[in-house]
Formats: sequence, structure tokens, C-alpha cells
Amino acid sequence: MVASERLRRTMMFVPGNNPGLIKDAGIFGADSIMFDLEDAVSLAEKDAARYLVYEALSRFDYGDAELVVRINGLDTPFYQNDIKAMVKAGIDVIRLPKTESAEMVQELENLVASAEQEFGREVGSTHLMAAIESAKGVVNANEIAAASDRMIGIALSAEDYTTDMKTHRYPDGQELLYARNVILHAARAAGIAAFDTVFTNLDDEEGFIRETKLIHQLGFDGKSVINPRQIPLVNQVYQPSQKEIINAQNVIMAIQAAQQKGSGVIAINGQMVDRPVVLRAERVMALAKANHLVDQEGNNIEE
Ligand SMILES: CC(C)(COP(=O)(O)OP(=O)(O)OC[C@H]1O[C@@H](n2cnc3c(N)ncnc32)[C@H](O)[C@@H]1OP(=O)(O)O)[C@@H](O)C(=O)NCCC(=O)NCCSC(=O)C[C@@](O)(CC(=O)O)C(=O)O
Ligand SMILES: [Mg+2]
Repeated sequence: MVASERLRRTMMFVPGNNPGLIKDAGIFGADSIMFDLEDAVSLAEKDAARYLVYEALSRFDYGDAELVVRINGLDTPFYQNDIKAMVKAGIDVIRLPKTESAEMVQELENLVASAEQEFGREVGSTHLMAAIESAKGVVNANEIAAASDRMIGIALSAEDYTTDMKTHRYPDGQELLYARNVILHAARAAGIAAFDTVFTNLDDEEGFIRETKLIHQLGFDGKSVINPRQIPLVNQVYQPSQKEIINAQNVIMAIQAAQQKGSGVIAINGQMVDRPVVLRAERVMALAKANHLVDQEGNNIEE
């Protein structure tokens, strides 16, 4: 699948030092599984976690899920070995934590390219993403998002970000509004995905749904999650309504009919349908397929 066409509603953190969680991570239906070598792993376990994730990537079948690894930061003694091992294992995406500049992404890209050459992988096949976790990262978000052709997305990391901003997380999320909007605009301008942050209170389902509705409304592609319980809640929020699906089906049928007649412009019920409307309809259909509301051809599924 082309990286830019992938749905990424949920990116689930899986601590890289926990064999039980790593082994079964594929059964919960996360769009992306993110093995963590960074903050979920203690200093004493860094090497063991890297080895464990490498072995898992080589042995287990995670189905259609995109496989991501969060490596250790560029200010640690671990990131070079992380990059080598993960490229060797054929990871889909490397997530760089605490990204503050385009130069950091470029340093990562150079190391990834060397590792691809060393281990006989196609140069350019490993994608990158950057987590923005500080004021400096937010200020440089545009350059970070556009720093490499390998970039598939940028993510807000609110736990570290609110610490850097000398605040903390509040239920209404006002403290994150500026960063969320900056990150979204930087991602959209660069043509890549935008991911919202984790929600750490697993028992506050109402608060989690409220936050997910907000980020869905703003336009985020999806959210980092820390537990399988959060996956169906995100999918529910991102699920299109029956009315949206019917409208999208009509738009796609009408544009196909118009194109067969050699025209790119049509009207439905007197309303002009142009390219943005078609793109929105295609996204609605992709979400409807992912939620099994229609079949792979986009037709309604008979009860
Ligand atoms: C919180 C808890 C211990 C609760 O466990 P519990 O076992 O009580 O949960 P239960 O609900 O009972 O689990 C039901 C079943 O699912 C299995 N299961 C649970 N979690 C699973 C999982 N993650 N992957 C696969 N499987 C899982 C479990 O094994 C059980 O399986 P089974 O026994 O067979 O029924 C667990 O979830 C967990 O460790 N989460 C990941 C925490 C983590 O990674 N934190 C670091 C990333 S944030 C960060 O660093 C901040 C950031 O950097 C973020 C940014 O950058 O965005 C920033 O700055 O903001
Ligand atoms: Mg963090």
C-alpha cells in the first residue's frame, strides 16, 4: 500500500521490554503498532528491548498493521544501534522522539540510508515520522514536517510538551490548542499525516472520547494510544455516518459517470461537485471500508 494512502486512526504504543504485549500486539486491530524503545524502557533494559523487538519483527506476523518503532533520542547512546537493528529487521517507520529541528530528521535519514545499504534493503524504503514534544519542536514544526521525503507524519507528544511548557494536561485541552493547530498545519502543508497525543487515564472513557472527538473535528488522522481498550473508541469516533456514506457513494458514482463522458465537473441536486468534495468522499469511503460498513468495492454490505 502507498504510505500516503494508509489509514492511521490508531498508533498503539507497545513497550519494547514486554514479551507478552509484543507477541499479541497484532490481535487488537490497531492501524499501526508502535514498539517503544524509548521512555517505556528503563536504561538497564535498552539492549534487551532492542533485541526483543528485532526478534519479534523477524518472527511474528502482524497482519496488515503498519509497524513503527520509537527509537531512543539523538542525545542518547542508544539511537545508532536502534536504527541499525530496526532497519535490518525491515521496520516500516522509525519514529524520532523529542524532535526539535529539521537537522535532527536529516541526521536520522542519513543513518537510516547507511543502514539500508549495509543490510541490503532498498534505499528509501524505511519511512520516518517525528514526535514533537517541546516548544522548540512546535516553533520548528513546518521545517520538521518538510525535512525529508521519507516523512509520513508528525505527532504531538503532550506529556513531555506540557512539562516543557510548565503546565500539565487539563480536561478541556486548552493548553494543547496552539500546538495541535501548528502541528496540523505543518503536516497538511507538507502533505503528511498528523497524529494526536496519548490519553493516559485508561479509566476515563468519557474524557478519552471527548478528546478524540475534538481532534477528529480539528482534522487529525488519528491518535497515539497506549492500550487496546482505546482502539474501538477511536474507530467509533472516526466512523462515518450512514448519511455521509450515501453522500460519498453518490459523489463517487457521479464523478465516475462524468469522467466516462469526458467531463471532470458535475452537479448533484444542483450542488457543484469539485475535487475537494471528491477527495472528502474518498476518505469517507476509506473509513467506511475500515469499519466494515461497506465492502472493498464500496457497496453496502447486505445484512
Ligand atoms: C497502561 C498499561 C500498563 C495497562 O495495562 P493493563 O494490563 O492493566 O491493561 P488492560 O486493559 O487490563 O489490558 C488488556 C489486555 O491488553 C493487553 N495490553 C495492554 N496494553 C497493551 C499494549 N500497549 N500493547 C499490547 N497489549 C496491551 C494486556 O496485556 C491485556 O491482555 P490479556 O492479559 O491477554 O487480556 C498498558 O496498557 C501499557 O503498558 N501500555 C503502554 C504504556 C506505554 O507504552 N507508555 C509509553 C508511551 S507514552 C509516552 O511515552 C509519553 C509521550 O512520549 C507519548 C507520545 O510521544 O505520544 C508523551 O510525551 O506524550
Ligand atoms: Mg514523550
